[in-house]
Amino acid sequence: MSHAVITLEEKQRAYAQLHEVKALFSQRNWFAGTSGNLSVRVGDFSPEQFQFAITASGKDKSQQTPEDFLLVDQSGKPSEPTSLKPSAETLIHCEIYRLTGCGAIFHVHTVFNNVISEWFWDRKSVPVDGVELIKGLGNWEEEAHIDIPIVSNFADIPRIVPEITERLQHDIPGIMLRKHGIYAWGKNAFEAKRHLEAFEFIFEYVYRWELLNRSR
Ligand SMILES: CSC[C@@H](O)[C@@H](O)C(=O)COP(=O)(O)O
Ligand SMILES: [Zn+2]
Repeated sequence: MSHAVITLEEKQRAYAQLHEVKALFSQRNWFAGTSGNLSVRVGDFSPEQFQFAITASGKDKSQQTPEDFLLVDQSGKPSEPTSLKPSAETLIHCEIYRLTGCGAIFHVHTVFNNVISEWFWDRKSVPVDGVELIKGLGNWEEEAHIDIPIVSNFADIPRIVPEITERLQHDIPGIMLRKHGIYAWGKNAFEAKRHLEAFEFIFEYVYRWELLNRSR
């Protein structure tokens, strides 16, 4: 399948958005030890054909360089000549785009999301009740209850994908990987960032609340 043409302007816009989010998240220490990856979709979308800009694999994401991003297609292959290697987790981005048609996906490893994912692993989801920041996930119900899904983590990334296909919830813009991190998405970079920040607030809240209650 040939790739749809992405204009230089579209590509530069996507790279500029990734650059900005990457610099901001790195100030928050959200890219420890080269972890994390970010992507923004470009051009037209159908579940069978799309392209996105994604962070190159294994880079120190606290550094901003001219070689930070590349364009890939729906199968995760570079869609233009490049010496850069796409994120090792590109296939997870491909599957989330295919299932949701979203515009941006951000993935970070934090101590809070790692601890919480293990804490609730026996029920395979994190229950959250009535926390105001649930509204940051786009759910404006009074005293909303949500369950944030957690899937298995494997070193072999293609093994993770079927569980994402099975467990992704269309009303919850994120999914956790056990003792690994969170993937959050949105219709654009602004919304994906808001969702990720809301999730991380919720994880810290759940962590502190559980600790408080256990020590009583
Ligand atoms: C160095 S730990 C993190 C990696 O194993 C991976 O989980 C990750 O998030 C970053 O991989 P990358 O290939 O740079 O996108
Ligand atoms: Zn990761």
